Amino acid sequence: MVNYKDLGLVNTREMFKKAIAGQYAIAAFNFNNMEQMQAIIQAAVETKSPVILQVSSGARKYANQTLLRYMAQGAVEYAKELGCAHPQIVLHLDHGDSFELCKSCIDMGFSSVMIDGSHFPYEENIALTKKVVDYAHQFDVTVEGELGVLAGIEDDVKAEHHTYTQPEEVIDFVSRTGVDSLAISIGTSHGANKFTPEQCTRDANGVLVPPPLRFDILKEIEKKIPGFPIVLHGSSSVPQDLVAIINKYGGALKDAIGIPEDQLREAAKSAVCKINIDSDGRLAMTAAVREVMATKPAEFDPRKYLGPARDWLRELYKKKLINVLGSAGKMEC
Ligand SMILES: O=C(CO)COP(=O)(O)O
Ligand SMILES: O=C[C@H](O)COP(=O)(O)O
Ligand SMILES: [Zn+2]
Ligand SMILES: [Zn+2]
Repeated sequence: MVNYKDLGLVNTREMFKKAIAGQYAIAAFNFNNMEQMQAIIQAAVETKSPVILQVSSGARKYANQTLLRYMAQGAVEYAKELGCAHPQIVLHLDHGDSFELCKSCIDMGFSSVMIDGSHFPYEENIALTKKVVDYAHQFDVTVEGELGVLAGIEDDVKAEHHTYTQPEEVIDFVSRTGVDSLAISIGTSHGANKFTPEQCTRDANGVLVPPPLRFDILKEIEKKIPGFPIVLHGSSSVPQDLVAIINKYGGALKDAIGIPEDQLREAAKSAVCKINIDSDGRLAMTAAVREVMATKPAEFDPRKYLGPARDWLRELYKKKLINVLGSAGKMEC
């Protein structure tokens, strides 16, 4: 049994309180390996942004949860080495799907967990979420719950139908479960193909414009639970320059469309205080690796392509922290 406080990590409570008051959002970036972790911490320290390191169950399978936890512990020391004496770093379980998984993460030093019961009937979602909250709060670990189902790939399952969060359910859900934050569904979705071209319109330059997020639902939710921390999953913007580089060097990404950054900027100013981004990082790393492979075919040292991948990732994350999330300068190092 390890408590996150002994690892120098923090939970999300104070972070979210400040983010809502300051009208910005905290980035939650997924990591599965050392280069991703380094890029996240470099971007966070260089912009002085508090940050959430997210581990999915897929990441646990890929990299081993013990290694990931030690990497997060190392991330705190790494941030200090990079010049931030008091880093604010959360280690968060992304899309936990069972009490056992959440407990296992809490017991090994995670400071925050998500229990995603949104795919279960409402009362089952409440019961499961409350069970996780009751356990987590004994150790001051914060819990994210979810109401509403996102479209796209989630938890290795392709959800054919999405359901927007129903504002009339949120007071009951939040009060009966005791969750610390709530993930909602207002039109975002996971992956790099969030909308089909048929769902989009075209602007004057012929660029596809996806349907806007349902800010009306967000406002209704905010009215019901004022000041309560809201989370947006599926918030990659799918930068078209990265998609073009990938496809130029042999990739085959078709109809890759994300959430426009101006909408995320608007969301960050509301009670949305955690924005999840994974796919954009995957695109940045893939673009860098493809470019190196294509332009330097004699290269066979992994550091020569994973290094640039890490650099591209850091630059992408810095831009997001500064220009989209608005969290730059909010970590008092
Ligand atoms: O929500 C996410 C992780 O939980 C990531 O969303 P993206 O696929 O849009 O990056
Ligand atoms: O929500 C999904 C995240 O992008 C994590 O993806 P993953 O389950 O493939 O690790
Ligand atoms: Zn879900
Ligand atoms: Zn998600």
